[in-house]
Amino acid sequence: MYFEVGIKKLPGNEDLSLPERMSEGASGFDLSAALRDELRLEPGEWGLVPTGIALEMPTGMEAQVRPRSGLALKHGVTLLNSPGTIDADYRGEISVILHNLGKKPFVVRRGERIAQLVFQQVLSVRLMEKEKLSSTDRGSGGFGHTGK
Ligand SMILES: O=c1ccn([C@H]2C[C@H](O)[C@@H](COP(=O)(O)OP(=O)(O)OP(=O)(O)O)O2)c(=O)[nH]1
Repeated sequence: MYFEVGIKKLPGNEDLSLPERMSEGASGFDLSAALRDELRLEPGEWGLVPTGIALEMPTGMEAQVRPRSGLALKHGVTLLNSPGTIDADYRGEISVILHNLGKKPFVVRRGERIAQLVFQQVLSVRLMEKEKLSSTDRGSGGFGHTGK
């Protein structure tokens, strides 16, 4: 079963390919950098990288921007706010905050695959304020409460 999601290449990005799944079973659609000039990220530095696309998702869906494991392993490059949340009603350009956690400068070039987009269902929730919450075995124990 497929959900339809509208996608628009933003002006000046006709040369870039649309986000693509690199295999039949891949969860993520790879996003390309739509930078005019290359962007150099020094160790520890982060920067906003545009992708040249905007989406039209149906209500009840979100997209997450997630890091690519190859960039993380080879270069220590990840997303600062991973996973970034793309709301169903957002019509602006999808951008990603690349973070260089590596020891060497990392240069991002136009067209380079820098992150991936994963679509998710979002539950409709109405928050109900209560005086007392139901009791459970765990209660308020957390953050390592059950041991190592
Ligand atoms: O990595 C990201 C994260 C967000 N966005 C876009 C889509 C999203 O729908 C919008 C707002 O994101 P978010 O809710 O995370 O940002 P905020 O800091 O809470 O800002 P806002 O007040 O605009 O919601 O920005 C991106 O393009 N990339």
